Amino acid sequence: MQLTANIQNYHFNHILLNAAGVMCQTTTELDTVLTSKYTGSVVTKSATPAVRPGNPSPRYYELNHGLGTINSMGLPNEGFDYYMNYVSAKKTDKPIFFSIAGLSKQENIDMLHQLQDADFDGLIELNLSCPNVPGKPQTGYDFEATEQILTEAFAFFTKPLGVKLPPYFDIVHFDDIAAVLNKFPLAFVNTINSIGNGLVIDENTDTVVIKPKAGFGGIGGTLVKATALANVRALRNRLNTTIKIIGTGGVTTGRDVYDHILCGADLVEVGSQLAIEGINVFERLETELTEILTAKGYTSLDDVRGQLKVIS
Ligand SMILES: C=Cc1c(C(=O)O)[nH]c(=O)[nH]c1=O
Repeated sequence: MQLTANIQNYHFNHILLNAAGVMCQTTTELDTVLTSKYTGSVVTKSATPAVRPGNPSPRYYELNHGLGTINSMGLPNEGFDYYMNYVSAKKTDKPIFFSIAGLSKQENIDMLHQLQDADFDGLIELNLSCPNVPGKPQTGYDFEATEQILTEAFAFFTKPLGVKLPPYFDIVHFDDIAAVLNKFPLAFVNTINSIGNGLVIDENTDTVVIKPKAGFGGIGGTLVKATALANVRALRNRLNTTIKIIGTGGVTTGRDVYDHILCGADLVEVGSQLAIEGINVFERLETELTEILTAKGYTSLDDVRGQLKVIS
């Protein structure tokens, strides 16, 4: 069974990896994902220039019945240099994604300059969609700001660059963000990030379940699958074919991975379910995906990618 993918000249022998933010903050976590037999890559926790402790706890909660998660981590990370040291020293045949999420356009530009000049041969993910930094909007919802930062970035940046987007919920917004992204030689688009600013209540105490922002946090897991598939499909149908798609959101079974591929995803990321189930989730998902492909008579993901049918 051919379960591979390519982004520019980077080859992935498996299509699964973690979603930024899950099992990727420390070198131990990064190695756990990277060395799994069932992952094609690893993405770092989104880095800021300085170390950040993040928001006060409780800041993460798993909903009952596997429905998903809510988080308001607040961008805790070990700082840009920590991840630069990790990716620079790492000896691996798997491509690595380096995620950045500066608190300002200038912070992002400064980190991109450092990445451009660094001896790092991997892919860079510019996170435009963190919903949990109080007072900071999700840049991905500001189309002018998105175009501005990409214009400034591509004035000097020549390494493989992609963006992590928030979910969109309006057809015109799919059109608008795609029109912006198609202006740039992006290597990939990763969609979706968590659905920002959801609210979950503890029914025993009539209280929100996380402390930051009076309980408002990003929603992930099963609850977001329909939105994730829609964003993958909508952007695949609108973006230049040179821009590959990483599908993220709502992946808890092999069927969910298959559905992301049907919608056009080249790679598929696992967030909430990885946090809930642990590293073994990747073997289970690949096993379940292979069973589905075999049952349908497919021998390669290329037979499936983008082949979602509509009702004519
Ligand atoms: C980078 C910060 C993010 C965070 C966070 O650190 O709170 N949570 C998310 O669900 N998505 C993010 O992009």
